[in-house]
Amino acid sequence: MSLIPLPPSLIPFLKDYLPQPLSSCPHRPFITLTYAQSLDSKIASKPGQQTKISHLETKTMTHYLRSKHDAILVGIGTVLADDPKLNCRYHDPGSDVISSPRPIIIDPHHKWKYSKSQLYKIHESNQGLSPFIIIDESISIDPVELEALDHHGGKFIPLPLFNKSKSESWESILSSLLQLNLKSIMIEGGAMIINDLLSLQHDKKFIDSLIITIGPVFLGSEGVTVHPHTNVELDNINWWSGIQDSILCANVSTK
Ligand SMILES: NC(=O)c1ccc[n+]([C@@H]2O[C@H](COP(=O)([O-])OP(=O)(O)OC[C@H]3O[C@@H](n4cnc5c(N)ncnc54)[C@H](O)[C@@H]3O)[C@@H](O)[C@H]2O)c1
Ligand SMILES: Nc1nc(=O)c(N)c(NC[C@H](O)[C@H](O)[C@H](O)COP(=O)(O)O)[nH]1
Repeated sequence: MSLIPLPPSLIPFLKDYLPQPLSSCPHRPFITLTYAQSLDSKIASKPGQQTKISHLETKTMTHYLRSKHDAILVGIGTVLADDPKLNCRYHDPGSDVISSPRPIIIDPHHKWKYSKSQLYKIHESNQGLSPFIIIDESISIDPVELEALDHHGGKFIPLPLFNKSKSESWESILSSLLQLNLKSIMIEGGAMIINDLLSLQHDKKFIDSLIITIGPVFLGSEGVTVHPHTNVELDNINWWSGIQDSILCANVSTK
């Protein structure tokens, strides 16, 4: 899907929410949590069903945001449902540098076949980087997948994920990504990851910026819902409205 020119007013609107040079926390990268939802807080019409919510205008914003981060992270549920490209198709008119954020997939049980994915083809055609795939350290790696990933310059990152709390596993994931010099990560979902990170805010501050696209549609009761386990307060709130969608930018309060 080709993009359209970024609405100029989005650049100053997003500026204060973009990765800052010095992260608010020295042990993890700067984290932007961003996704698109319906008016009834759904991010897909049913489990495993990729659902178009964003207008091209805000889809272009997503790629602008990808151009400002070192990496894009999604869970295995998103990868199996959407087979996403996870590359950046926004080109800054003022620069001839093409941004290539690193795709990061959290796949603890090693379910994904990278060698059969759209992302594999994207790398083959020089349109994006190969992924870092986070698996549990107890899992043995499929040699075919290992060869495909090595060949493309990607890697498996075995971590202790099983029998760990969500807070512990996220600390381990984010500190290992910082050690790989990924200083800013755009987390795009899916629902489990969004709900977990929002719910953990009272315990551990993992989210620096929250950027939500809201589309004027109800996806109904079978939809995949964003509903953290606890209330989540926001501050530094700003709204932008475009041709069809609205965008909320905020910081997540740890109160
Ligand atoms: N509208 C949007 O912006 C948007 C964005 C992304 C995905 N989606 C939709 O969301 C759905 C997928 O969401 P989902 O909740 O099924 O899956 P998900 O992408 O959130 O992945 C969840 C899986 O990731 C792994 N995981 C996540 N965090 C982990 C942790 N801390 N430790 C260990 N393993 C961890 C687990 O295997 C878990 O089952 C799809 O329908 C997709 O289309 C929508
Ligand atoms: N911003 C946004 N608006 C949407 O309407 C929608 N369905 C997603 N979903 C996010 C999820 O991660 C998608 O699967 C990838 O964003 C696919 O896009 P790419 O192939 O990576 O360009 N994200």
